[in-house]
Amino acid sequence: MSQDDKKTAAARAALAYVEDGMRLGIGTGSTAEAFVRLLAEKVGDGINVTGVPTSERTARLCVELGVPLATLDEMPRLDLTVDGADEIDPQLNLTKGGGGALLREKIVAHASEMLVIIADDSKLVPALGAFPLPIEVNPFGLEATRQSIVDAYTELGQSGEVRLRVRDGQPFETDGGHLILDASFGHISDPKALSDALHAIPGVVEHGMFIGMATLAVVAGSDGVRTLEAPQAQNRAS
Ligand SMILES: O=C[C@H](O)[C@H](O)[C@H](O)COP(=O)(O)O
Repeated sequence: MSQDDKKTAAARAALAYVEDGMRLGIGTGSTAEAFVRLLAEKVGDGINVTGVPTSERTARLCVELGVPLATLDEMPRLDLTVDGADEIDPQLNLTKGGGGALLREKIVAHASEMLVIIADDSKLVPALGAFPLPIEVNPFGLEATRQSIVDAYTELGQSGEVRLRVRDGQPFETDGGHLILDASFGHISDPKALSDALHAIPGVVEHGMFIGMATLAVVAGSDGVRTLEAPQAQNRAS
């Protein structure tokens, strides 16, 4: 089974959580796009849902495929968000932001009663950190913020590097007009401590660790689709 087939299998399995009348957060990335395509088929079959997209890219695909959309301001509480991830640890803590959408993804997930993550099994890891952590930052004082991030890791006993994300020779700009710093420091031993340290840096807008936010992960491998449950999911709207 190809990786794309696994993504589609996970996306298809997650459709089971979508019910008529739901207010849906809709994630970003290749796996989330597989979900949008399947969701659009259900909309075509008559299911009534309204989506809040987590990126301009996802919004464009939804519009193209006829998935009804609202803004988060119009619909500030959501029943369910379905999104992808770059890493999933055994507690269902996540690394997200490989596509640069982490801030809107986190805002939408936080407004959702349930967060269902869809992924192929290559995303399962024993601990977060092999994938560089995307950190969304304000452009002002970029170098000062970069150095503060290095200091935060150093104080936690980790060494590595922080690089500005570049696309087509230009700094990558998020939908919110921010920049992304990718932090490569290896396995994160204490995600909560790192999260607190990063949030204490004024230039950091948000980071891509989603700690205790996922309700379920629907993970596809060659042997089929598994549903993993979070020990306890927090930080969600009710
Ligand atoms: O910013 C992007 C998101 O966090 C994606 O959900 C994440 O990077 C996973 O993307 P993909 O499904 O393409 O691997």
